[in-house]
Amino acid sequence: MPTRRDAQAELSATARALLSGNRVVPVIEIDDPAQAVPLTRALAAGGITIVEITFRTSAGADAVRAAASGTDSIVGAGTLLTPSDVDAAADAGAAFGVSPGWDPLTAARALERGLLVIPGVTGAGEIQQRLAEGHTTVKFFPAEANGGAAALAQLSAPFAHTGLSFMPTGGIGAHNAASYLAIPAVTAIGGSWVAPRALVAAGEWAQITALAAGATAALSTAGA
Ligand SMILES: O=C[C@H](O)COP(=O)(O)O
Ligand SMILES: CC(=O)C(=O)O
Repeated sequence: MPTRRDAQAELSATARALLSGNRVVPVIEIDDPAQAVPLTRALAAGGITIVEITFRTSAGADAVRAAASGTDSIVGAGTLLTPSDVDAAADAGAAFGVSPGWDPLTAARALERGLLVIPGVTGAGEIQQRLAEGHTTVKFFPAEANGGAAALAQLSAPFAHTGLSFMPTGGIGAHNAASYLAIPAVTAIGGSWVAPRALVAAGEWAQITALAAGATAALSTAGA
């Protein structure tokens, strides 16, 4: 009989598939769900076809629903803090979820709903707990405040043989993206710099496309 760990490992395996070809994940704060489709299309026009729309605003779930049903991009839900956030994300059609940390109730609901939720970690103890639960991808958050790429390179080293991969976010931008992407265990990086809230609110789609294109170009320069 499959264990909870087996179920988590199976779910977590999808994280690599989602992130391997999409190494920059824009983290979105959105105020109007009607902006979700043009925003997601603006990112795609710049070469980014994945997006994490956070539940930090009340528009989050409706924005996920609109982008998931109205575009071909991979649409995830971020800032999932509770079981009801997991339900709202799954009901809205999110392809994945992200949490800044982790807690047993949210974890249990994610497994029940079959929604991959990437947990946040900052240290080795949390990583060992997530590995024991069957996770194979974790978020390193907040990345810069926890020592940045140098810290993540050291933190990830003892776990290299486990195959664990990391998605750092928090304080990442055009200036330091390459230093994270150079770490072997980093599968993708996340951040708001590609689609800052003010540009989203103003509907500055051309600027967002330009930022996405800049991030895409940086990936090819980095050989990522
Ligand atoms: O994962 C979410 C982070 O809060 C995004 O951080 P950032 O605004 O520093 O890119
Ligand atoms: C920080 C984070 O993990 C999130 O907002 O999803």
